[in-house]
Amino acid sequence: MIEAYGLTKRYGAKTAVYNLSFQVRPGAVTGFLGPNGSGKSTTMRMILGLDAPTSGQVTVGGHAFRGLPNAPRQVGALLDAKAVHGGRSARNHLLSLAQLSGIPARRVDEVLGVVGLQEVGKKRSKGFSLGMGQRLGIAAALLGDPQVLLFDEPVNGLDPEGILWVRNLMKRLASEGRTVFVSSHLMSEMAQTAEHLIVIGRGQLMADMSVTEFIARNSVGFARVRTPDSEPEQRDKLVAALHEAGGQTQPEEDGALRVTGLELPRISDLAHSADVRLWELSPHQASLEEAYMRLTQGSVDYRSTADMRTGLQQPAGAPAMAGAPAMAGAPAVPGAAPQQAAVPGIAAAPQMPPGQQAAHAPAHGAAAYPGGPQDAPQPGVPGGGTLQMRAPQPGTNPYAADAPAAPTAPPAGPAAPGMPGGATNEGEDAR
Ligand SMILES: Nc1ncnc2c1ncn2[C@@H]1O[C@H](COP(=O)(O)OP(=O)(O)OP(=O)(O)O)[C@@H](O)[C@H]1O
Repeated sequence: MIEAYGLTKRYGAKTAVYNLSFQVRPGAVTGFLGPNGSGKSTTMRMILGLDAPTSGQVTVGGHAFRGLPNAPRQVGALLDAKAVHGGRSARNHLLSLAQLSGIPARRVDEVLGVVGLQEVGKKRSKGFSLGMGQRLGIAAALLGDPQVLLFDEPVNGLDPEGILWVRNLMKRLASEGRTVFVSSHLMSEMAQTAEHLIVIGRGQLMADMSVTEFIARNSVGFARVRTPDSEPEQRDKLVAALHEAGGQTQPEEDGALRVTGLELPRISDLAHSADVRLWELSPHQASLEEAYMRLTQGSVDYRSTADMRTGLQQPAGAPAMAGAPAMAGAPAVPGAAPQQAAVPGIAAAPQMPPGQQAAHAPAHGAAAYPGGPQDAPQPGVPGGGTLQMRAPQPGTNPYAADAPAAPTAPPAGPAAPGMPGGATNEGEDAR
């Protein structure tokens, strides 16, 4: 079990994670979701002792990671599949990790088999495809046969066959009673892999519940209505009548209208009264992906200008995004040298060069919970698998005032081999 209480991480003026409390239980895959830059990797690094929390704490099996006896046999993680010594063969890479942790060499061949790399075990990993690299990272995570597994974006760049393989592996590991915590920003993927979800936005907890509950609470129904294509005035008349009756409409790509706020029979009656002929009137359920987008749209740090122009990801009724400060580029890491994993499976993420920190996107004000009543903040206790939509607390929320992030201090050096992190404060964090 992984337990976090009031976990907060600040990098200078930048709050990456704020007051996060959750539990990750054994026997299920728990998906860790959030938009880019929402703090997933930072949280995972804190779990693994690679970053020290500014406040709060996180434990694995009741111990802080660094206090875990024989950590590599208890916790395995894939943080960055590229963090391997490319000149080494896959087998030698795993062997060196195994030796560091007193894991027998035969286990290396076992995990190579589990991930399907036995044929290429003697090949240098620098020639590996993205998918092979991911498999090697997963093999490293499995090396100590740990009860707790963390995977940061394990399906990144994988082809459909690879994605299916990872999905099945995660489920199998969980069915063996292990704790499996998987981050992603792909709701659709998580919906098929995870039983439980923890969703964060701008470092704060937005939802902690089962996938089933998430779907039930966040998928909003709507009606699709279509008037004759050749008579646009019919459509205009209908839109006016629907708006007057309190409905909301949104054009669909194929010329239909998406109507919310009105029941189907009411829409039909209104069309009839307005003397508008309908080609289609059908009930629909928003996809889980859309539900997730709606939940997190107020906390998305990076948006394309095209998305802003078209209003995509724009909360209904929210002020226009026009004039919003441009998004800084996603945190690129050109030239960052991959670092050797500190313990089996725990690969330190590449450093973020100074000055490349993303500027803090504008606070979207009240739009943090934009999806309607179901998104309204509710009081709740941490964990427990119950719905927890958290509103930032007034006065204490670091995102309320949208101060631009101060330049960050230069990142610290790599983690000492054999020691995950070694950080005692934010300046010493191993990245
Ligand atoms: N060492 C650091 N120094 C300064 N800021 C940092 C550092 N590490 C992370 N951040 C910032 O903290 C925020 C959270 O980053 P993090 O990498 O944890 O997000 P994420 O959810 O994993 O994103 P992604 O999905 O893009 O991988 C981001 O705004 C990021 O720029």
